[in-house]
Amino acid sequence: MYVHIDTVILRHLEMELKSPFTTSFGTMKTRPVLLVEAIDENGERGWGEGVAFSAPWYTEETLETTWHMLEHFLIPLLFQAPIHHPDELRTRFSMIRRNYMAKAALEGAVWDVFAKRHRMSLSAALGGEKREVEVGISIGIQPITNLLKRMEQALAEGYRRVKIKIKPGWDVDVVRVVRQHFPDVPLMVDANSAYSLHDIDRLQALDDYDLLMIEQPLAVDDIVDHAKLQAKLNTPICLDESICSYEDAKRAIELQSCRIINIKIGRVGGLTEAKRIHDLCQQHHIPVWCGGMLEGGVGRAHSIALATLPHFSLPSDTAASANYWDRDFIDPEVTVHHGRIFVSKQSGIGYEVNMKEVERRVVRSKIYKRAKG
Ligand SMILES: O=C(O)CCC(=O)c1ccccc1C(=O)O
Ligand SMILES: [Mg+2]
Repeated sequence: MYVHIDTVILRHLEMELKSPFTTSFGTMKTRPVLLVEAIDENGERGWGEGVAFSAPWYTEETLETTWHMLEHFLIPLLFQAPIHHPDELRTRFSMIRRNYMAKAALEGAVWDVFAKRHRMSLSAALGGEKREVEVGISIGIQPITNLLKRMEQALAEGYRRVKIKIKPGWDVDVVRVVRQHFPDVPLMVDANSAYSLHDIDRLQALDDYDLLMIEQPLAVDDIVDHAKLQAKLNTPICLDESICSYEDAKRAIELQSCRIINIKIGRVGGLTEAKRIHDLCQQHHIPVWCGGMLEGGVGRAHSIALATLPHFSLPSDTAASANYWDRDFIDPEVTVHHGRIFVSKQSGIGYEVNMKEVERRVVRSKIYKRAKG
């Protein structure tokens, strides 16, 4: 069975976050979403989500660059020929350098079409086995009393572990207070590249607080420095921004730059590459977990499906829709029970896109059609 995509519709949505999210880089109040709808010649519809932000702080991509790459390069490449399996897109898109979030957005929509055509859930199409996935919560930088209240609330809602964001000057003291209040909570920190090797004393001081891991302490291209740092830390380093491909993961494992890898579909260019990194980490006994990008419902659904692969062994950063939005644009919304999300058995991503909720947030849209002849 072949999938030939005829039509792609891009929509830029502006989503208001329930509460601002602050990282070492800055504060976000709204989140742009690039929603990708792909329709094949049988009228089957699939959905993908671009996860780039409006500014290039996390990686070099932005919503505007992903739209540009999709319009001028990736959609034309997709229209060129039908596919037998979505894994083929990795090779087809490889002539375009990097631009991983743009590739992942379109590839994700094709995976959804493919799974629906085969009457399979996306999880099953990927080779996933789990029927539920464990989730944690990521809490942004905020005044300490708010942070403690937010943690209390998240733990009462059942989240399995808490991640707090750190930056120089907002690290050891905060972790100490958090540990005093929550001595036994599975806890980790994420620096989003805010440190350098000069800060090694501060980072070593975190070893006293029984953290599950320190996520991305150093710069995105500091794979060698991360290895030097890991050799001097007891706490495992988890890489996020540094890992954009299978090759990056291979190098990080070889150099012992980390002991854990956070996999995000958008950051690595799609589900196929995410699976390859998962398999590599499994072979090397490197634990993996599914990261989050404050996604809307479609991106969240893809992450949930990915996290059903067998080697995802730590809680994902895919909290409930209600953690982010007053109303997500999928039905049903994603809910968390006792720290778990039950995986939909319906075909494709397993959630319906609610067009009314989409339309009220659309700021721009464009239809692309394959030329036939
Ligand atoms: O709840 C989520 O989606 C994860 C939040 C998070 O930590 C994050 C959000 C936006 C960009 C980067 C990161 C990160 O994991 O570094
Ligand atoms: Mg991170």
